[in-house]
Amino acid sequence: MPGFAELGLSSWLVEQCRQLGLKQPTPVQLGCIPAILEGRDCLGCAKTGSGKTAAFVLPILQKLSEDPYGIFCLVLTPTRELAYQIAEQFRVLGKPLGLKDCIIVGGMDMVAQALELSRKPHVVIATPGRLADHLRSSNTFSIKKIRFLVMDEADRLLEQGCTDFTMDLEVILAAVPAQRQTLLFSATLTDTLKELQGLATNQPFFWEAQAPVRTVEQLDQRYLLVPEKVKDAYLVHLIQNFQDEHEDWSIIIFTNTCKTCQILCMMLRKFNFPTVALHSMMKQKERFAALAKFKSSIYRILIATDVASRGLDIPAVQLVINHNTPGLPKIYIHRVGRTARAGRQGQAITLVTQYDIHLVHAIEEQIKKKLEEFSVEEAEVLQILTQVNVVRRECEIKLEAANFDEKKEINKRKQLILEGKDPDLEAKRKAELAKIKQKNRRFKEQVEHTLQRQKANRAGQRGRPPRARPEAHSASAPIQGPA
Ligand SMILES: Nc1ncnc2c1ncn2[C@@H]1O[C@H](COP(=O)(O)OP(=O)(O)OP(=O)(O)O)[C@@H](O)[C@H]1O
Repeated sequence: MPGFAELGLSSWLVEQCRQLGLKQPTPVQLGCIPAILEGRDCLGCAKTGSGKTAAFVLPILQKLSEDPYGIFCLVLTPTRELAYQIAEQFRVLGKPLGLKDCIIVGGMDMVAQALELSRKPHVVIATPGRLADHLRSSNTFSIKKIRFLVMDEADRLLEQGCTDFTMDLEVILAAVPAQRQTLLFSATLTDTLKELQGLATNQPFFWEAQAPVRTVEQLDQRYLLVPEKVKDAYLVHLIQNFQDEHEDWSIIIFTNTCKTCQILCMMLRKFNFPTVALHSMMKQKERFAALAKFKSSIYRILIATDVASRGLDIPAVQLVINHNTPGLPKIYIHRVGRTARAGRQGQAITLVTQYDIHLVHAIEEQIKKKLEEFSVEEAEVLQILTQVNVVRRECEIKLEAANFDEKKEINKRKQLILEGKDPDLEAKRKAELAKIKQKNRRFKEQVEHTLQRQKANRAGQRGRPPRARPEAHSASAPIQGPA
């Protein structure tokens, strides 16, 4: 099997890999590094924890060492924590170069960031919102001459989820040169391939790991069917058992909202589980501190929203619990990918209520694997049920007293003002966008319905004896396009 040197990397980089314990390239590195070194655009799709970051960091560092200048490379990523993690890989692998990097993410001081940008760092690692803000408001730096544009978790950057990056990406893409190398990576690229191909047009090289299952083999994937009302008792039971059975243990629990995340964190602490929360309602400094404490095993449980579902590389995590069944298989793939990374073993348990069974089927269909049932002693869960419910209610009351919902609304408005946007106008814009989306959806349904009717009509006509005089027009209703 070829080593890093055979991929065309310089000896100093091979030595850096060796020092970091990277002995052999992983398949995604084997596939992508030579193509990137050749100067081609690259779309890399490989399972979670398979070393995609080094697959782009290594060839970029090599090219940078041949022609060093700033700003040489721009990396875009959907979350702030991920930006710091990628920067660290650049720093560690690029140490002999004296690499200067700069992290541009929301929630941090904008003036200090502007100053750093003006000092021409070699690599800028950014979340789209904050970088676009800098581009809109400052002319003290330029990304017009970058050689590399990387979009990590590229499908997430392009999708219009709860954080919509579209407008910010437009600003950024207008500011980068057309002549550049574009590198797009994710464990779930394939769904957005068409949109992504438009970004990578320079002899694009598409690399996808061929595997019958889309999650890693070392991951034991289970589901636990629980009635909605007793979910938390099951959660406490699962954690207690895991703690009893393992000496060194580390768990990530995913929840669907910031509020549930906060309440569950308070609740688990009442049961003396060393828990920290990570969600977007926390101040950025608190987010970093929480992650640092979890990474250093001061806290054994990280309870998080999907802000932590992509990219985070914390090797010690042995168990992922989905407190809610993810609505999209893609989210499931990224969440459970926080364990069983780089060849290690791991387990994922998804709590499934009676309302979520169809979601599990969708997940199984996507990952091409059946989840197995996780069995628990129900009698043991029943013993703690009342206590758990009482504690949860206490935590809810405490959180309500702290005006969590109001704070959330105020935070949102503050954030918009900081971004130079008018909160009321933004609300209006969002409502209009939702209307357009709904109209488009209705239009699509109408088209599909009409096509189906036409198909049925044609099939019916084929079965009937020929008419004396064929109809001159279709019987279907005319389609009206969306406004
Ligand atoms: N060649 C290698 N040999 C051994 N370990 C490696 C190698 N390359 C990367 N790793 C390690 O594998 C782990 C996962 O890598 P990385 O975070 O890049 O995964 P990823 O594919 O980007 O995952 P995700 O899709 O979750 O973002 C890291 O701890 C990294 O140091």
